[in-house]
Amino acid sequence: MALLLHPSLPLSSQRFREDFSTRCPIPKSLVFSTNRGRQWSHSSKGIQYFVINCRSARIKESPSSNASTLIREPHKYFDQVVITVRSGDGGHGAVLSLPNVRNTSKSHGKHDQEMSMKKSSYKRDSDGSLILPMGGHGGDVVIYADESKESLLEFHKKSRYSAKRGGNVDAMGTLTSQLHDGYAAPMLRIPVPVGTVVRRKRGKFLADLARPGDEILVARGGQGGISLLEMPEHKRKRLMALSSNVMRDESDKVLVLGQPGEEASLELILRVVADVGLVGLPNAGKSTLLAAITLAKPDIADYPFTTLMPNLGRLDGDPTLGALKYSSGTTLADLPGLIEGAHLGKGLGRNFLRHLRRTRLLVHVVDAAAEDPINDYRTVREELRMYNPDYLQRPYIVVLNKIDLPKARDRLPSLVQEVSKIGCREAPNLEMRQELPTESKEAHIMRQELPTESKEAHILSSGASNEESNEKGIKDYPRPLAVVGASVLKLIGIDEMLREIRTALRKCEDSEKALETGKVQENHRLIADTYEQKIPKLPAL
Ligand SMILES: Nc1nc2c(ncn2[C@@H]2O[C@H](COP(=O)(O)OP(=O)(O)OP(=O)(O)O)[C@@H](O)[C@H]2O)c(=O)[nH]1
Repeated sequence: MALLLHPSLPLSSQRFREDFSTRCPIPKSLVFSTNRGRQWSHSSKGIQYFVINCRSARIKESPSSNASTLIREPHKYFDQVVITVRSGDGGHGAVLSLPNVRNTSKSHGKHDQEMSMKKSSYKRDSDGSLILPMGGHGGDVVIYADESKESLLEFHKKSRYSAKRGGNVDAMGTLTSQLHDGYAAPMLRIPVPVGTVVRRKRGKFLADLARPGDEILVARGGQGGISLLEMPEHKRKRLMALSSNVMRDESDKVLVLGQPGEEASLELILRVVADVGLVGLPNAGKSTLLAAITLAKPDIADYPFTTLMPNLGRLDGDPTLGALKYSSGTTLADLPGLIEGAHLGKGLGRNFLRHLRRTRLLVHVVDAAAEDPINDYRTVREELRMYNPDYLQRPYIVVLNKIDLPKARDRLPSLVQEVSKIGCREAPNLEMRQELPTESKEAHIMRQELPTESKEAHILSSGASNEESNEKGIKDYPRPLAVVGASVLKLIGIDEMLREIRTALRKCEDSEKALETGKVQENHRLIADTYEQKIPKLPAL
């Protein structure tokens, strides 16, 4: 929030203080900062700046004071940003005259002039016509996926990117053999995290930069202007045989100007790429789980929403697969806690729900020592269903956490039983990951030029099949692949949990491979069928 104050306002005056304090009730934790980043508390006297950014940071030490705390929530935007890019204008060409025309026209005949031009060392085409220098090409703007980038936060500080313009033809008005084209401006390459989707602001899908090195040209640099030869009218016709770039009249001068670059407003949306997505209510222990089994160092605290950005961790490969495959690790994403109503934008949840799209397995973390763990579990399933019913088709396991606490330990057997029974026996859709993250649905949605994530979510959950799924409850979706009790803090039951995660992942991989092979075979069959149709059947002898 920024308060704009009129420069003439005596800020230290009583009136200001009264106006300000009556019109803007502010919490104690409010900090004023100028647009240059300096800060004052609101009791400071003699504030002399005109733009005051009001922000209040999350206060880790006082979790209870959440209601009165103003939060600017930069974390909400780490994964979404609008930037403006501009490619460079093309450099200008030049209007040139032949050097010896004026000096020699009196002393030599027309024939001599043409001969001298023909003999000169000007650049020529294969047909002998003169090549005149051109203005340099303006710089293109390219966005590419860079593994070293983790979030889109930096684009909030700098949201405008302009490539350089091409160089002009450096001429003094006379054609010489030393004239060069204007220099072509370098391409401006903007790195973004792997998994960034690029689309026009409120519009067309442009690219899904899902792999390192994927790139897209988002603004093409302007073309350089051409150069023209200026000639007195009576000599023009003859010269036109030597060069096509002869200026016919003043209006031709427009061709000398470089083309302007393109400007585009782009929306960048980061979708975390991870094999496993950890979901659960705030405080369930997701970050602790991630820290227990990977080298990730997420924030852990005993109050909700410690996780403001998805944390990624890498799990070592499966040792049972042997040396060759052991090194192939799995990425886990710890998503901020979901709360009831997250799909409507409550809490931090909805912003992060889309990150589940690229995961192949979900791990539900439930605080088994909570008041009503079954209800908590249902709440999260329900939120996922409301956001996108397809998420409930995805394979998942449930970790009943905190079994080091007596309350959780005692009820573990009954909890396992109850959770295992929620859902139908139908096998989860192991092909989910291939259906969702690829261009198909996403591109389809974006091509419909939908502005907001909410619509996107809506569309994902609309359509004929999804109408049915809206009628379905969480009981109609597949049961978990496994339910395990663990204490991720005290490292109890970790081995079993890891075993279940790896087994589930292996199943996903196997089914993906099977699907891939099926697709290839189907393709071969189609090709064979087409081929057969083309070959006329010979009558039997
Ligand atoms: N006793 C016990 N406490 C745990 C266990 N796992 C996590 N905790 C505690 O539970 C609290 C919340 O843990 P986090 O890992 O931050 O929970 P989270 O689900 O990531 O929370 P959000 O970031 O809000 O989504 C912390 O105080 C942890 O120390 C466990 O197995 N046993």
